[in-house]
Amino acid sequence: MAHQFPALTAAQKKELSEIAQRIVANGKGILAADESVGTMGNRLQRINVENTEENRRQFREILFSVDSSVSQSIGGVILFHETLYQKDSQGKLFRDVLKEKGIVVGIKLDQGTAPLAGTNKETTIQGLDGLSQRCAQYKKDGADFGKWRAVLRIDKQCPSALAIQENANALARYASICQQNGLVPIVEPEVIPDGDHDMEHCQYVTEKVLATVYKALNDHHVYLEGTLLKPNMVTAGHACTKKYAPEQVAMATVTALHRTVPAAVPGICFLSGGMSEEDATLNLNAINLCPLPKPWKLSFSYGRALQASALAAWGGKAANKKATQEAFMKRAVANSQAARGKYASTGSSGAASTQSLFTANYTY
Ligand SMILES: O=P(O)(O)OC[C@@]1(O)O[C@H](CO)[C@@H](O)[C@@H]1O
Repeated sequence: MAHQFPALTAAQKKELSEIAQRIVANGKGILAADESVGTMGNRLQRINVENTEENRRQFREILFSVDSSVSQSIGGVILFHETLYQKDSQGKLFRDVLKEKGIVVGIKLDQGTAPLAGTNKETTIQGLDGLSQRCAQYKKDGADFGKWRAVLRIDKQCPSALAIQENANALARYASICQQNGLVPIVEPEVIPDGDHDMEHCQYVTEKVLATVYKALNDHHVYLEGTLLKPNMVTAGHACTKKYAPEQVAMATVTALHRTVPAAVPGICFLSGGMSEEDATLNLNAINLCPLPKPWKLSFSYGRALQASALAAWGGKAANKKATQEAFMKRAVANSQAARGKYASTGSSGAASTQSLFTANYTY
């Protein structure tokens, strides 16, 4: 049935679906370089580098100035507000450095969590006030997609029906506003890995969360072909004593997605959520080899799992630029292979790539 009050014109829909498809074409994924100033501070502290604007700029310049063949693996980069307006040492805006490589520029739009009173320390996400104006400005300034991360926790009476509903509604409202302004919304309802729950419980919760998110997106008239989903993989809690193989994670993850995510969604780009770089790649590869129907592109939107070895190789020293870029490129290529189910681990990964990147009670 045709809608009496269409939310988007045919031209707007075409633009949105083309942007979404470009980002995940041919095994490409997303580099999530949108760490807020505080989150970047935690990353820099680990390598004993001071959290100054210049140090953040320098690390990002090294990543973004990598050889342009990176665009065969990375289709989009998510930036934090500060980075969108920063320049490389030659005075070129980072957004132009990326665009010249054929990479789509994205922007983090949520403004952090706020407590939901009367719950077991659950949260909602802020940033809806003035969002339309911010989106319009970012579109003018070169962004073509946005990101909004909602956090759901598994614990006693968590996630509550209230937290699931409230976060789904905020995600849908954000997605609708993005699309009105020509930005493809990345919808990120993250069920975080804190806790000792098993994988089966994570699957149950992930299905409930995703089903609620897609009902809300439909209620808000969001055009699914012009969206991307950024979910957690279905894994056991970090403190669970039972360990699961990548094939088990893959089966649980694709089952949950198959039950809840419409086939109209062009791509699903997983977050890495504190997995080691190597685990994030192996799990993505197994997901793409999973023998269930997979009507969407299954790719990555990793922050930590694309940058941990690069950060370690850099150590704040300009002289380490080459090693930093090699480390980043290695993960980008590996994840792009995994997004096509073609990753074969050599078993010779460096120590940094097999180290867990989990931080308890991770705030962003
Ligand atoms: O879980 P990861 O792959 O490290 O990061 C996922 C992510 O959504 O969370 C981070 C904090 O907001 C963002 O930088 C990033 O986009």
